[in-house]
Amino acid sequence: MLHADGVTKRFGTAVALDGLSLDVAAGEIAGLVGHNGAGKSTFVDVVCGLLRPDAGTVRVGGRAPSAARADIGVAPQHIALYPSATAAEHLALFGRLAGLRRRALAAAVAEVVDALLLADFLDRRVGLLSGGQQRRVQAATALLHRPALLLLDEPTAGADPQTRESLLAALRRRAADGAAILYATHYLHELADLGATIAVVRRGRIIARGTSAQLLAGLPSEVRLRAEGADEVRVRTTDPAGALTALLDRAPGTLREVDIRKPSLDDLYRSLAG
Ligand SMILES: Nc1ncnc2c1ncn2[C@@H]1O[C@H](COP(=O)(O)OP(=O)(O)OP(=O)(O)O)[C@@H](O)[C@H]1O
Repeated sequence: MLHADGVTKRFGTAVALDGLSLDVAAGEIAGLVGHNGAGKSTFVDVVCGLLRPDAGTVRVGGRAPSAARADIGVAPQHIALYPSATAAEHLALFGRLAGLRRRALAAAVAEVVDALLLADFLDRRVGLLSGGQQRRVQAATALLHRPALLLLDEPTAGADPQTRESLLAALRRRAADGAAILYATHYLHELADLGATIAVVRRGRIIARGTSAQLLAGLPSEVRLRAEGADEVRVRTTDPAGALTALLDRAPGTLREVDIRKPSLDDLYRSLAG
């Protein structure tokens, strides 16, 4: 659904994207992770057509972003709503801009109001809503017209657990219905919750891409063992069973605690993104 090939974007002498290539299939949730300034937001802006790349190509369902606007839903990193309009007015406006009318518009609005728990503040001006409530409205405007490609740039920054859970659940449903989702975040546990594939960006390039299982394979686990009368032993190893057996053989006294910590997405991030 999304195909990006060799995308380069410079701001003056700063290179924000340096030949970034990435594919996201229909039905896939791809997590875009990387340090501050790695290029995630710039890439999202290029894919939705807000920025024009200096080199490389982006295709959304085979078309240039400018020709695929109706197929794209975007929730930018910074809140981009009209403070003096209500949440309901935003949904009506965004729905109409996407070509929805009457019953189709009402059904689409009802769905996102329900999915993102907007009912309690639908008629309040967005400028008076809390940051988390504004994020929910923004995500709703992205989801409303059931786009084939969803671009979400840190949509849960500062969100409470209920907001986060409702958004993640809505995204899982959309992916199950066939949407391709690009999800930029620093919250790696959300990507695990979403069953997302991972793309790690560093200095404007993808440096690792795959399922979390693929990317975690080969990273060491940590084996920890504590026996009576001895100091705790910690070993980092790609063969935790073998290491544990060897440690148990050598353990001097009664065993008190044994723990194997498998590698996490945080370990992956630390090993790659530094
Ligand atoms: N409009 C701009 N003008 C100049 N430089 C820019 C502009 N937008 C982004 N940059 C630079 O491009 C690089 C990539 O920024 P970008 O916002 O894409 O990173 P990011 O990965 O989204 O970071 P974060 O995690 O902090 O949101 C940074 O060095 C940033 O300073």
